[in-house]
Amino acid sequence: MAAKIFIDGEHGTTGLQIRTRLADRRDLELLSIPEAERRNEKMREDMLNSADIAILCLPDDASKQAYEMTAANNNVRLLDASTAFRVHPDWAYGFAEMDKAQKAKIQSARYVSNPGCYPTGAIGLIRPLRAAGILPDGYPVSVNAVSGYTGGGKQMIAQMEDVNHPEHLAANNFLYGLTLKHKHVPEMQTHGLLDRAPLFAPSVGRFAQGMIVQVPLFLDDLATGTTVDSIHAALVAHYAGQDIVSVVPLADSAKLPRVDAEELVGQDTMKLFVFGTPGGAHVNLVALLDNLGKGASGAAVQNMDLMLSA
Ligand SMILES: NC(=O)C1=CN([C@@H]2O[C@H](COP(=O)(O)OP(=O)(O)OC[C@H]3O[C@@H](n4cnc5c(N)ncnc54)[C@H](OP(=O)(O)O)[C@@H]3O)[C@@H](O)[C@H]2O)C=CC1
Ligand SMILES: CC(=O)N[C@@H](CCC(=O)OP(=O)(O)O)C(=O)O
Repeated sequence: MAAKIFIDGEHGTTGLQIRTRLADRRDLELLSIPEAERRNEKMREDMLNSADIAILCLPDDASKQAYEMTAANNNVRLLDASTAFRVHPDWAYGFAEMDKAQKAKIQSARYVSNPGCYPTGAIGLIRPLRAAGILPDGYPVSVNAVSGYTGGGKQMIAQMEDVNHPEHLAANNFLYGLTLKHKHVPEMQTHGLLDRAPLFAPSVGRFAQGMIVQVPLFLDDLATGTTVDSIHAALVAHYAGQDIVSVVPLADSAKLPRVDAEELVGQDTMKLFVFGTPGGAHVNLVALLDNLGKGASGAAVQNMDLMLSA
């Protein structure tokens, strides 16, 4: 029997991209609410409780409401794209490649939290180095990133694209999160296995989709003997045996003059790079992804498939 899937928030940025990815799937029955009724609580509650898996593509408050609406119904499993439950102990974190045990946790979970776009890059770079003992306790980690403007959802898309919008954003590239209290910091710290909160500096560029996340490191302050090669080898070993997260060979990244934030647009994979000169003092770790691919909707479909494979 086809699994019943309801995307709550299906008319938003993330929801629409999930719906597109699922449109040709014959193994699924997509439950749907007309766009005009998207905030109709009764219809949402009915749909949520009719689904095998409800994918929540909503602001945090509405996700929490959907959780309450389904709490008494053990037949429905939730996959939440918001920030609401990403560090909640009852929720499996939906980044299967971050740890060998994670895939099985997602497969069996009733509640799965889809990672944030920036944390997918940051955790993807940091966690393997913490697990391998390369990144020591107390290291002051910085995460610098640029996102396509779809990362800000319908509101930011309108602000960037509509010159008549009352809060039109005319800048081609801007920093934000300047209080250094971005909502992704707890998620990066928890799943990055960091004992200190990272310093996170995000920015947005005038391109719809795409993302670069950078974690620059000082080799002298890492575990004794750490080199560009040993960091690269640790990442390669960590991501062996799967095809979603790839680590670019050092010989290839050494020849690159630049990294294009839009290179993986439309793809649900992530590429990791290790930049540095042998014998040099620094290394720059870089993750490249589509904020709406592995950073949101692509990851949600991967997680839904894992949940269905249980
Ligand atoms: N865009 C991205 O790159 C990423 C987004 N996310 C997360 O995914 C979630 C959705 O984001 P995104 O798709 O960008 O947001 P959008 O604003 O594009 O879409 C959200 C959708 O949810 C609807 N909605 C809002 N409030 C309610 C409510 N109370 N009840 C029912 N529907 C409601 C909106 O309707 P309306 O039009 O009426 O407001 C809209 O259709 C957020 O939690 C976001 O943080 C996660 C990773 C990346
Ligand atoms: C450009 C932009 O505004 N990006 C969003 C994050 C997008 C994302 O990852 O979504 P979650 O909100 O689900 O974590 C922000 O900084 O709040």
